[in-house]
Amino acid sequence: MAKFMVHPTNLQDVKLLTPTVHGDQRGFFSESYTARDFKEVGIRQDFVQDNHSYSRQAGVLRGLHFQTGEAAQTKLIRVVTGVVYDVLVDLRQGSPTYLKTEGYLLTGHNQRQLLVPRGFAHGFVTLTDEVHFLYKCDNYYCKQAEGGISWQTPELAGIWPLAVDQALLSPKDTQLPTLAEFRQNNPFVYGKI
Ligand SMILES: Cc1cn([C@H]2C[C@H](O)[C@@H](COP(=O)(O)OP(=O)(O)O[C@H]3O[C@H](C)C(=O)[C@H](O)[C@H]3O)O2)c(=O)[nH]c1=O
Repeated sequence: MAKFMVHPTNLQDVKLLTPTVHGDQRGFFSESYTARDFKEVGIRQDFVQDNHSYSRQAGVLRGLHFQTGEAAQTKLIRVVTGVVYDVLVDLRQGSPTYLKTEGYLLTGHNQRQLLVPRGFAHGFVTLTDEVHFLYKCDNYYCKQAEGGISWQTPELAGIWPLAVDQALLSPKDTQLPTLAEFRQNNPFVYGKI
């Protein structure tokens, strides 16, 4: 039995997949991660940190964030409860999808998992209350290497669901620069992402 359904994406190296879910009258069982099977679909990272964020209401918007330089992180994301719209920007100079963006609907029901490679800005907005958002990282948190761009950067105009008009952000995220401002202030860091 195929272990995954693999879905196409328009961003180089970004993977979107649905693991097999074994449903029965009690509910379901799913192997949400196995190194062996994920390697077979090209997800070969050794993950070293699991993260869990909880957002209590719809309209919570986190990001867009990334860690720079040697601290860059690959993230393997899934939503356990609730619905999010997850947005990526390819910041990897030289990538065929450099500066391209795409959004993905991840929900506790569709069980979809999203692999975000190093060098992408990542953010999401919750579309329901009570969202539990879990993700694996292949590098540790490094506050000093944190970077970010504003969810309202012009390159993301039109990508967010229309319902997102009253986003709830952390104070930090309200201060994030646009993509152009970030590139201007971090010419080298930007290139090395
Ligand atoms: C990311 C992180 C944060 N923290 C601490 C730092 C703060 O005291 C607190 C909340 O951090 P922050 O407001 O940055 O959390 P999010 O806004 O959910 O950040 C995440 O949101 C976007 C969507 C991402 O892709 C990143 O993984 C991450 O930046 O947790 C840690 O202790 N370890 C960590 O790995």
